[in-house]
Order: sequence, then structure tokens, then C-alpha cells
Amino acid sequence: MPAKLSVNVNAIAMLRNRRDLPWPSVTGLGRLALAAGAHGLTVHPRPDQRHIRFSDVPELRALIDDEFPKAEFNIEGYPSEDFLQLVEKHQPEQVTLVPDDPSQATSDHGWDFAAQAGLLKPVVARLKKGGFRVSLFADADPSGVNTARDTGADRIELFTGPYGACHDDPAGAEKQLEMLGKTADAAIAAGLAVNAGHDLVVDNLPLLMRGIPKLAEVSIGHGLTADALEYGMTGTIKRYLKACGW
Ligand SMILES: CC(=O)[C@@H](O)[C@H](O)COP(=O)(O)O
Ligand SMILES: NCC(=O)COP(=O)(O)O
Repeated sequence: MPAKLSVNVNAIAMLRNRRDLPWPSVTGLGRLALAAGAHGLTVHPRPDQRHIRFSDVPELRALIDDEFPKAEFNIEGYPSEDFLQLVEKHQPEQVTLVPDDPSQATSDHGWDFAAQAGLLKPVVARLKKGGFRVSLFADADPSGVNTARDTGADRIELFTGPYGACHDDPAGAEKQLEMLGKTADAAIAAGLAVNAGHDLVVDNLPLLMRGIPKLAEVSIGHGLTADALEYGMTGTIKRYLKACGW
């Protein structure tokens, strides 16, 4: 089965937040994405709420529960106490832990598993006890994978930013893909499932899918939102599903 597509609505929220007005509607565009066949929605709340607001989370939870019960909600973020309470309240199907500090413009690295296993283990245990699937944001580096597994997580999410940055450098993209593939192989051998995300677009998805055919899920926001301005959300989801191999 091809990788499932989870649509990250952070960029839509950021556009809305330019004004004190309710459009573009995060929930409305999330509805269009799910109606067009996307498998889930992703949000990445940050403490300053510059993208998604905490108040968006219950609306998106209700959208999935009421209208798309087979879809999944994925909440990504740094495991602060506020974040953990947010996910415990709104019960996403998947929690993706990301080592962002609040000043970062966007996510730009995965966990340093050797150094941060002590922080992650009790957090993963708490989330697993709450019934959540837990995924850990990971750089393309197979050496950290066993430590990631030992935290008790179910999945890793490969950070594909450096791959996405090679949009005009095919040789560089191949190099990045090789490391991503090795990391995915090591993770699967360790018993973890593998997601991927960051700077994925219609043009770089087919190569990623061929290189890592066992990917479980991709979460895509920035590039997909840019495409939606051009093609509309419904047309964009169809393009992205096709690029994923559906
Ligand atoms: C973990 C990851 O790569 C994404 O969640 C990314 O952080 C998207 O969030 P922004 O669109 O807010 O940068
Ligand atoms: N986990 C990655 C994600 O949700 C979206 O990242 P991007 O497509 O906005 O770069």
C-alpha cells in the first residue's frame, strides 16, 4: 500500500492569522482535503500559536470524528507539559514528538536520540499509556534508530528537509535519499514503522516513494498549501495522492 497522506494545515492557519478574520478557514480546507481523499490532518502547534491556534485543535478533532471517522489526526510538537495536556485532551490518533525550541521558524532537525533518550522515555511511556501511537522526528542517520526504538515509540518520522532542499540538485537528492533509505531500513528492521515529512512536494514524492516503498505516511503542508493556491485544495489532493502512488 502506498504511504498515507496527512495534510498539515499549519500554513493555512498562518495565512488566516495575518488578519483578525476567520478565513481562510482551517477547518473548511481540512474538510475539502479529507473529502478529496487525504487520509488525515496534521497540526504542529507552537507555544506562540503563530501557526495553528490551540482553539483550532478541538474543531479539527470534531471534523474528523463527525464527518471522516476513518481519517487520522496527527499532532506534532515539542513535549512540553502544555503540549502533552493538549494531546491528552484532544486524543489524536498519532503524536509526533519534535525537538523544536520555541524560537525556531520551522522544524530543522530530528532528535539526538543518544543525548535525549532520557527526556523521551518517560514522555513516550506516558503517551503510550494514554493509548496514542507515538512517532519521533528523526534525521537521516541509521545510528540512532535502536535508541529510538528503545524509548518505546512506534514510529519515526524521517526529516526530509535536506532532501526537499535539493529541488534543483538531482545528485544531492540521490545522496539524501540514500541516507533516508538506510535509516528507514534500519528502523523497519528494529520494528518501527516509518513516516516522512518536511518540504515534500509533488515533484519530489515519486522518487522518495520508489526509494522507500515501505513508508507508512507522509505529512505535507507548506508545498501542498502553495499548490492549493494554484490548483484548489481538491485538485491538489488528487495530485499529491497520485504522486504518492495511489
Ligand atoms: C515536523 C515538521 O517538519 C513539520 O511539522 C513542520 O514543522 C511544519 O510546521 P510549520 O509549517 O509550522 O513549519
Ligand atoms: N511533519 C511534516 C509536516 O507536517 C509538514 O511539513 P511541510 O510540508 O510543511 O514542510
